[in-house]
Amino acid sequence: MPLLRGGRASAKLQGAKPYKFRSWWDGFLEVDRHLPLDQTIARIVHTEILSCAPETSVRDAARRMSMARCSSILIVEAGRPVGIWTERDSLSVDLSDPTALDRPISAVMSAPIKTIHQQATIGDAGILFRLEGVRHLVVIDDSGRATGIVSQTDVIMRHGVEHFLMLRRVGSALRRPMLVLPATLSPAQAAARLNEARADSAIVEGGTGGLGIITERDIVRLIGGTAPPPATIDALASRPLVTIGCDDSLLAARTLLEARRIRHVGVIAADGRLDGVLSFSDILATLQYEYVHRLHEALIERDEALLRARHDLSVARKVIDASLDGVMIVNSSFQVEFVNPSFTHLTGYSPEEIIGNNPKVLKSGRQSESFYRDLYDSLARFDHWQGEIWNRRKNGEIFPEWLTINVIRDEDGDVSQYAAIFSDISERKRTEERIKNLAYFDVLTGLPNRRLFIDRLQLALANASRYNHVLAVMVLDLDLFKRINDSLGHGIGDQVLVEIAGRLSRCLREGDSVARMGGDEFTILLPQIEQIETAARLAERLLTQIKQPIVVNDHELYVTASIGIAVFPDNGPGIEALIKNADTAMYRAKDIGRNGFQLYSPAMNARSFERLSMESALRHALVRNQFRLVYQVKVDLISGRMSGVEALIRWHHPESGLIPPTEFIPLAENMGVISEIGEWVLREACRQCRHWLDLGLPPVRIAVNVSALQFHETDIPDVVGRALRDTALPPQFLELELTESVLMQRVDEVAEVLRDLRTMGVRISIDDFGTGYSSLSYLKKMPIDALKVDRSFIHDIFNETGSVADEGASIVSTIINLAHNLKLKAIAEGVETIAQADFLRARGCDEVQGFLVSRPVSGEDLISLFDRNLLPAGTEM
Ligand SMILES: Nc1nc2c(ncn2[C@@H]2O[C@H](COP(=O)(O)O[C@H]3[C@@H](O)[C@H](n4cnc5c(=O)[nH]c(N)nc54)O[C@@H]3COP(=O)(O)O)[C@@H](O)[C@H]2O)c(=O)[nH]1
Repeated sequence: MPLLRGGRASAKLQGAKPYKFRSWWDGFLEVDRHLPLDQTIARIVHTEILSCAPETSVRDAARRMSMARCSSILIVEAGRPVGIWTERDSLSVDLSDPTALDRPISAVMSAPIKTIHQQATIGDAGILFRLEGVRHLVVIDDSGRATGIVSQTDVIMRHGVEHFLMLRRVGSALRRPMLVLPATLSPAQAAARLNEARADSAIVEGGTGGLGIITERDIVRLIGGTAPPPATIDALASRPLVTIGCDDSLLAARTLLEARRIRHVGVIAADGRLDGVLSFSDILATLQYEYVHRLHEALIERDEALLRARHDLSVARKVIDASLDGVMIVNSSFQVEFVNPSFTHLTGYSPEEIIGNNPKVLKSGRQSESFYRDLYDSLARFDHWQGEIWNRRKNGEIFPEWLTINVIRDEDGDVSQYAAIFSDISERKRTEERIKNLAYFDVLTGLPNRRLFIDRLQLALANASRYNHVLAVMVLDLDLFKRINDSLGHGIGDQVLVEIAGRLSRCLREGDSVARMGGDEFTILLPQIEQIETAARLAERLLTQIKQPIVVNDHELYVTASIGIAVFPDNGPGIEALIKNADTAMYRAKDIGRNGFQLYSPAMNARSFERLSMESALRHALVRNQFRLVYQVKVDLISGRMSGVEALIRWHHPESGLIPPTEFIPLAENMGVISEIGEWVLREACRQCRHWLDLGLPPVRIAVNVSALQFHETDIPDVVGRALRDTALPPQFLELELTESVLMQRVDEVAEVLRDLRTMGVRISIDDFGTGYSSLSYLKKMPIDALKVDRSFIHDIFNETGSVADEGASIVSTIINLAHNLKLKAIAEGVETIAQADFLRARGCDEVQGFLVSRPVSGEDLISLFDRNLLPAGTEM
């Protein structure tokens, strides 16, 4: 059995095409010559081993090698390789000693032999060849048995050397001087010369058939032969000598050697002389450097790749360790193999507690069997599952997580692990819940908002029309709530709204609902009532509850509300109509005095229409020049003379006639046009006052009302400054009347604005004093000049029988004293009777204003009131 037969390369070469320099390439390409270094040597190993027992004679061993055309024989004892004998060793045999050939091969073999495990890589074999300085390695299995042989030739020649061989000339590979032996030498002499020169071949010259060649293999054949050895090597030499050109490529030489199945070829120089002998081992030696270099590079590459892989692994590990997501690796037997620190943080389980356990300890019990069935089904079909799942922490707490599971498969496609990555989404869930709440609930009061109310109303309407129920919708609006906001600030206003919301909720039956529609407006749904009176009774109850005092931050507040009620089916077929009609009824309740409720009647629509058309007309009133000012005098209670005038606006509507400010000022505030109107009033009043001065009338101060909204939304000192400049009115003739509510918001800012106005020379008085929620400490801070006692207090000085009402009288006295204590003037407004004027004078009030002296009149009519005693006869001067 040939030692080198049976490998893939050899098998292909058996069918190689006849030698032709240009055609070998095709066949050559079919050979799997280029094997990567990390492939196992199994790809190139020769499994058919030529072997013999240790006692085999040298002659027999050589004969078997010769027959098998094999360069070595393995000596095996009890199945284990113990040594090797090669062609090179044959040169050491003393051919002149007839007993030398009968010695046991174990006496001349090389031992111990170098082995390599069959799982080693081609790269490993390459390293071993270099380290051990051998050309053959015996391949062994786990039990140490020889399973094949691998030669250095196999490794090098299958390692993609073609490109290199093609570029090298044959001449460059000639390493040793050629050994030339005369044909007359005996074989023993020739063997000795070969051994001495460490040559594996020699040229034989001077013989009968021209130049010939003998090689180590001829010596082996001689040893193993049965015929007596020839007298000279002339008969032993192979002829004719196969040759190749010195300038041919090594690749061509290799192809030639393989095609002829020879291992030596003569090299012919350019001048036709024989230049040397090129052997297969010369080609190998040439490749040696290249091979070692490549091997070195490959090893460096492998080390770098290993380093890179280690680095990548360590980076991946760092990323996993630092990840905020929990990571858990579970093996195919459902045992936890790995968890990262976030896993421990999120679940409470340390690696020691969870590794080796089944991950079902995390189960919350919230998920159904079908949920898990779907999950495993997805893993089986798509190697992946992602979704939301409830799990349990070690402390028993259940939490929602966003979980991704990926199946990890091995090279054979079997499931090796499951990688689970999850994050705690409790916060996200809470946010979602909050968003849902924001969408359907009012943030301040926690009541349903408009959207939820509409949803509920829609549902209730569907039920009511299906089962012929009567349904009621109420719209509830707090009366004068703006005053609380304006005077005490929005913080207190908010607390009032929360309290009202609670009171409303507590009044309702189960199934009824209350919603906050925005601002101070609430709606109530009674989805099923027996009769309209039920809604009316509830409205009364609500009003009673609302008007109970509310204590907020030491303030005792009294709030009332107006309620409108519309019922289905009488007052509207659907949502829009019902709410609109309840709204109209609510406005009606306000119009007729507030703190009450109204059931909707179609006649109310006319009123609602009126409101709309008034809004539209008000928008155009200024440009259409429909506003006028009237003036009401203030009188000094000591002299009886005019001490000032107050400018009051009137709207001359082309169709509706004169509209009082109580009707359109709140509307203008709501519509956002109050500042424009206010500026017009200011300029017109200044213009009028300047006109009186120009007429030579005694100088008089003119007071202008500034609404709280106008004060806060415009730069009042700037507006006033421009008005004074444009009309050339000296500032000391202007007074601004502000309500208490102005003083109660943004106190420091307001005080600064007032100081600016005072610095300009403008006077400030507080209008309607006593109706708001002024705090004395604030009042002290404010640069003001006068307090105007609200006319409701003046009205209450006397009772219906004309005698002094203790409470009313003392309130007025207190306000007058307060003003004087703060070094302010006290002015009484709404004075209608001589008794009131006398009372006020007796209490030290400085000035009065009211119908007793004069109703508001036009600027022209006012001229007649200048420079005379205006107090009617009968008042005690
Ligand atoms: N922001 C602005 N507000 C203004 C302006 N003009 C008026 N107003 C405010 O409108 C409210 C009602 O004003 P009006 O209908 O003009 O009534 C004033 C007087 O006519 C009325 N008055 C005067 N004397 C008597 C009386 O003896 N009895 C009685 N029943 N009413 C009387 O009082 C009103 C003046 O009040 P006041 O301003 O508080 O001094 C009113 O609040 C006006 O402030 C404006 O241009 N801008």
